[in-house]
Amino acid sequence: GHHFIPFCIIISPSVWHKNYPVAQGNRQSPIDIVPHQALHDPSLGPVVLNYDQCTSMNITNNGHSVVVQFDDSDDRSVIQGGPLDNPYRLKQFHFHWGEKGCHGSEHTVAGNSYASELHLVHWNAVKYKTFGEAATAPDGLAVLGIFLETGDDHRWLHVITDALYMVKFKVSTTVNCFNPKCLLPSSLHYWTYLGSLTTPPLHESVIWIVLREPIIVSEKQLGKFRMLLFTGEEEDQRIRMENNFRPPQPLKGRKVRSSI
Ligand SMILES: O=C1NC(=O)[C@@H](c2ccccc2)S1
Ligand SMILES: [Zn+2]
Repeated sequence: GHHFIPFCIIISPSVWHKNYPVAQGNRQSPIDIVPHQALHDPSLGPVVLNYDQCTSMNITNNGHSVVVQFDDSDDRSVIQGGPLDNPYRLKQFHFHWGEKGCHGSEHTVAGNSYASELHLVHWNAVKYKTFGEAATAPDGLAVLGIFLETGDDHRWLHVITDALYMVKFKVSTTVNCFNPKCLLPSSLHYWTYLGSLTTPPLHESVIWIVLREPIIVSEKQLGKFRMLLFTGEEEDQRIRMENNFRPPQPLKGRKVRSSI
């Protein structure tokens, strides 16, 4: 009879080290951030986000998350300052979430996780020619992490969550001028540490900047992420996209600095 080989085989984080030994490396992400053990570093200036021009292109369900991609052919959308020595170009943002309210973020704060975590992924185009090259360099990427907590509706997240039905399966659709500045909390106080990609290939190439203040989104808005599928339309199995987060990894002596 028909034996469909599922296109979508979900590999659990606990076995990633078999194909990616760096999974057990010395600067893996995410981590549990313990605020009172973080080192306040007065030399850490504010993080500056220049996202003022509209460079968003499309929204894609890539089988792991939902990603909004940006035109990174020039420096129109960059992050700089804080722990960064150069401006880093915005490449994409995406989310991680769970199957129910209290779990879903990748970083945790004093052992507590949030419902979801937004990652704005940037790369060092001053030192490297492509994102791919930067993704393998120790100072190649800068990811801004923002926690999502459930409460009232987030008035701007609607632009994303109302488009999710169009990318239920692994597909892509255009998104007009979306400025991710509207997804920032009021305070840009942050923790920063040296870490890695949180999905394979887990390269140890990320300067992490995690904002302390979460943004508030409604359970209804979060629920729309959970109706996305890991699987494509052509597959007969329908596997809901949820719990696409890696659990915290050992600190291995790293110092977390805080701007606070
Ligand atoms: O912060 C991260 N979240 C992810 O899903 C990882 C990733 C991997 C490749 C490209 C962009 C991001 S790194
Ligand atoms: Zn991520």
